Amino acid sequence: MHDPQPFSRPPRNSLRWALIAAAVVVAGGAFAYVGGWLTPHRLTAQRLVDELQRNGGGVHPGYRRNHAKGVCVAGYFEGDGKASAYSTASVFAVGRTPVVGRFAIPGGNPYAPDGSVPIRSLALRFNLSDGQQWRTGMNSMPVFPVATPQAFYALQVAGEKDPATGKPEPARLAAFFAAHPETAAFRAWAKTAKPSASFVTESYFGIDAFYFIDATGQRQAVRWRVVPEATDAQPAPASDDYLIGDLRQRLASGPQRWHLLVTLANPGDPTDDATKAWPNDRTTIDAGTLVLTSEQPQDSGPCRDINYDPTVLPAGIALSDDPLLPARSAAYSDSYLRRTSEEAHVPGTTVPTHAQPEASR
Ligand code: HEM
Repeated sequence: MHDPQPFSRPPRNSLRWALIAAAVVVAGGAFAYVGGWLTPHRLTAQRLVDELQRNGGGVHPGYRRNHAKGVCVAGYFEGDGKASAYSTASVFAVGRTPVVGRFAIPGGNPYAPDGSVPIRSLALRFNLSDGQQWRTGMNSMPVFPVATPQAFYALQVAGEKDPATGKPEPARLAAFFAAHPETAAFRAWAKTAKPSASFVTESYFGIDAFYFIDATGQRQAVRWRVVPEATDAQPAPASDDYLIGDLRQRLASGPQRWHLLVTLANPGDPTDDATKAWPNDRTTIDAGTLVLTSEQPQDSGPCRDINYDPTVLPAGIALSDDPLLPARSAAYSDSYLRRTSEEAHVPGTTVPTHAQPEASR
């Protein structure tokens, strides 16, 4: 008699294949979503960096896609112990922490005149004695123009240069500002800001909020800045390249110093909006002194291969809910991958790996 068994039993092989196929479809869908193929208009790190690249005049191989023109610096941070009550990070204890930093001007063009923008930047990587790191990128203005990555992207689009004039279209920028009243504090700052003659006479602001975490686990919202000891700000010269020469000259006469000031938020002060400064009466701690002792070209110096991702933090410092921070992390990573894959193009930088002596690899 005919055996009905094979037809009444669940078709095991078909089930297995269906499960495998489903897993492949789900994984493929996840890749497609993360890669932005299902949502071509979603803002991604790639789109942000493409736009910065476009505004910088296209690809300049080996250079950062923003803050492209810069110089490496090195030195140390001398903690004075005053911030240790708020953060367990060893960098705040009394003692020295080595630092590798980078001064720069914003924009994606590594050949831009130093006077093309009134903003200067300082990025720092602190190498803590316990092996942890603290990385921060700071700008010389106290507030950011916009609060979200989407608005930052829209600002870049509004600032695209008109090929006829080589400048952004004023009407387009005006329309952006009219639609983004949160830019008011930045615009008020920009109205009087002039390009400085020196990196050394500038204050640099972390702008985004973070949390300090103390030994009991308590969180305190903070913002930090570094304020220079140098007070001899001069009007900027007419030439295109003066910042690095000025830095070299000043360092030749001795180390340059800044104080790391940490402002403590009051309850209710916004931590998710980099366009809003906290009121001036907030408690501020002088956490120690940043001492920069040397500079090196960015093409070959120790800052070249550092990604100053502001989300790289030691225990004792934590991220806030500021939406710019994850967007910065993703965009810096994308820019880093682009530029480090192009380093062979940077003149004078790369010795082919096969030509290096064994010990130096
Ligand atoms: C969504 C907002 C932002 C985006 C998409 C963005 C994007 C970028 C990119 C792509 C780079 C080049 C990174 C590299 O190749 O290593 C860069 C550099 C830099 N950015 Fe931003 N940025 C944003 C917001 C900010 C803010 C709020 C600050 C200041 C607090 C800031 C300060 C800096 C500094 C100092 C550098 C230079 C770092 C260095 O010297 O390596 N950025 N930015």
